[in-house]
Amino acid sequence: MQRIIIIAGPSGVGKTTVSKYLTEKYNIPRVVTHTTRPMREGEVPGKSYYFETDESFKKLHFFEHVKYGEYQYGSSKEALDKAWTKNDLVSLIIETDGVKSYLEKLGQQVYFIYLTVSDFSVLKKRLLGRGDKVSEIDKRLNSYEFKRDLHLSDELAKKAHVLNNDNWEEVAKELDTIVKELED
Ligand SMILES: Nc1ncnc2c1ncn2[C@@H]1O[C@H](COP(=O)(O)OP(=O)(O)OP(=O)(O)O)[C@@H](O)[C@H]1O
Ligand SMILES: Nc1nc2c(ncn2[C@@H]2O[C@H](COP(=O)(O)O)[C@@H](O)[C@H]2O)c(=O)[nH]1
Repeated sequence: MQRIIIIAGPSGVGKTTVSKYLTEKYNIPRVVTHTTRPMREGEVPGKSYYFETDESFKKLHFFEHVKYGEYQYGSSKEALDKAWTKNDLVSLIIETDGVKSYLEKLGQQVYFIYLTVSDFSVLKKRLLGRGDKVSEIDKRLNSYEFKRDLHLSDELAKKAHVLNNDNWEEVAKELDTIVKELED
């Protein structure tokens, strides 16, 4: 069965780190999504995101799309199908409203991982350590979407596999178990 590991959680919690691990260790491709936000240092167009203008974003046909802070983000069924041509198991990083759309449309094909940390103050430190601009971090941490994604709604909590990413080595072990279960 074709399946999708959806990774959500607040900014800086480690979603991209998880997705990279799955790609590098298990050849699980990530579904590339579209955004109008500026590229960060180290990001690669077409790999990290498809970077769009407001005009080009409007012309795309999305499976789901959202506004997060001041920018637009969206994912397409075409990108999902493209990733599924590479592997029956793929990953996708989205915020929690997008998770609801995928759960409604793809049901049992979705394995939903929600990442969290015990102390939210580490998130700012991680974003600073990643090299994000301080002004961008402050905008992000004050956004409605960031605050919302610090916790799961009751509805999503029923569907989530919650991983605590205080310690990367422990998360990596949990991911190994999850992949084994999904690939069997
Ligand atoms: N367990 C961990 N301990 C310490 N640092 C970590 C851990 N996991 C990830 N990091 C680091 O934290 C930073 C943020 O991680 P990452 O980019 O994966 O977060 P994200 O959830 O994808 O954030 P965003 O939503 O803002 O893109 C990176 O520099 C990453 O290397
Ligand atoms: N619903 C969707 N959310 C998306 C998509 N692509 C990314 N995201 C989420 O947006 C925020 C901000 O991302 P960042 O790269 O600027 O830190 C984050 O929670 C992503 O998971 C998408 O296509 N749909």
